[in-house]
Order: sequence, then C-alpha cells, then structure tokens
Amino acid sequence: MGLHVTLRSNRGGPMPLPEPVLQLQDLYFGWPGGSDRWHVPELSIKRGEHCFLHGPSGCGKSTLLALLAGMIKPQAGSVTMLGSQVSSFAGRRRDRFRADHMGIIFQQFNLVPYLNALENVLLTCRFSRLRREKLALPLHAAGCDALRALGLPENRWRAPVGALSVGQQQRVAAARALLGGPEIILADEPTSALDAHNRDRFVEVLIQQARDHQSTVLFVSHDRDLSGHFSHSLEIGQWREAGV
Ligand SMILES: Nc1ncnc2c1ncn2[C@@H]1O[C@H](COP(=O)(O)OP(=O)(O)OP(=O)(O)O)[C@@H](O)[C@H]1O
Repeated sequence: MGLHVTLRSNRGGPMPLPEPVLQLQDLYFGWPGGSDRWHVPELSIKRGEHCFLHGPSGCGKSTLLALLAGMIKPQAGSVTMLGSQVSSFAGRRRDRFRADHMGIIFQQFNLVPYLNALENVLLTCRFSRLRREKLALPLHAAGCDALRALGLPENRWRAPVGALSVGQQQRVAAARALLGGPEIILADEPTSALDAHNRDRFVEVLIQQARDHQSTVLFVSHDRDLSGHFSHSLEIGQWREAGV
C-alpha cells in the first residue's frame, strides 16, 4: 500500500487555509509494460503554497508531474485542479486547461529550437487568450519584462535558443512558464545544470515571480538543499510500489 501523504510546513506554525488548488485522490499509475506502480492515497495543495517535492533519481518525480500536467492519465483515482476533475477530461480539454492554467518548466526545457528566446517566451500566451488577458502590458512588452525579471541579458533575447547556455535556457523556460500568471507552476529539476550560487538565485527569482502572480508552485528535485526556499516540502520516494 502507498502512504498517506501530508505536507510538512517548512516555516512552522499552522498551515494557511485557502481552498485547494490541486487534489489527488487514491491515484494509481503504472507505465505500460513496466513493473513499477505508484499510489498516492491523498494529496492536497492550497492556493499560493510553494511546495518542494523531494525524491531520489528514478523515484517517479517526472511521472507525478506528467500526471498533474495531464500529459498522462491515471489508471484509477482522480486529479482535481481549481475545482475541475481534470483527469476525466478528454485530450483537447486537458490541453486547453494546461495552456490556460499551468506554467510548466520541463527537465529538458522543451524550448522550440527554431524560435528565438523571446518568441519561446511568448508562445504559451499566444495559445491562451485567458493568459493574454491577465497581462498588465501588451504581449511583446510583457515577454521582455519576464526575460528581464529572470535575468536574461537583453542581447540574448533574439538569439536562437540553441545558442544559449543551459542556464540561459532555464531562464527562458521559466519566463515562458510564468508569463500570464498561471495559477499553477510545475517545475521539474530546472536547476540541475546550475552551480549552487546560480541555482539559489534562480529559485529565489522563480518564487518571487510566483508570489507576485499568486501562483501555486510544485518544484521537484533530488537536491534537498533547495527545500529551504519553499514554504512546504514533501518526500515522494515512498510513493512507488515496486513489483505490483
Ligand atoms: N515514458 C515512459 N515509459 C515507460 N517508463 C517510463 C517512462 N518515463 C519514465 N519511466 C520509468 O518510470 C520510472 C520513474 O521515472 P521518472 O522519470 O518519473 O523518475 P524521476 O524521479 O523523475 O527521475 P530523475 O530524477 O532521474 O529524472 C523509471 O523507472 C523510468 O524508467
């Protein structure tokens, strides 16, 4: 059996009580042909929380984020976000929900190679009227603002993403995820290629930006040193049920 999962507050004291943004209920998932199976009995994350999900390599962190992002469907159980049971949505509806309400920073960034840095940042808002309408500035200016906030030098904004350093690509991926203030930010090991100083700076900027947009953050990493940046932390290594 999986474990009952509860969030631990890193700050001490009572947890804030706004409504849940994200809820998992009795979720089961196994990759086709694989022998591992994951079970999350219950998980609830409230609006505005910044959560650090820690687990060793291969424990299923990316799998969990893919379930939350609606890129894969659970075999049983439910994923509820912003009051909608997204795990029951058909493909197009899930894609629309993701575009409108989620900013995702993938482990491999998933930047579009034939677009420059700024064009990559603008991409999600081009697909979501809801996110465009939340912008305080015209789209192009808002994209520039996001890159500036993430610290990408202006002379790199129009560079093809393949010509950027890994750290610069991470900033572009983060700016793209944050633009248009999505309610939920999912980040999959976005600092794995950075040294400790740049890693900490990157996470601080990400959290500050999320705070400005009142976004809820789930950040997964095997690097426990990062947990101090977050209001809550969660161990996910025990979610795997081997050999079920
Ligand atoms: N598309 C897939 N098809 C089949 N099995 C997969 C797939 N993606 C991941 N897995 C398997 O699921 C398990 C967990 O992988 P996952 O990438 O979720 O772990 P992780 O904790 O994110 O690892 P890391 O920290 O190394 O990125 C691994 O055993 C992996 O082989």
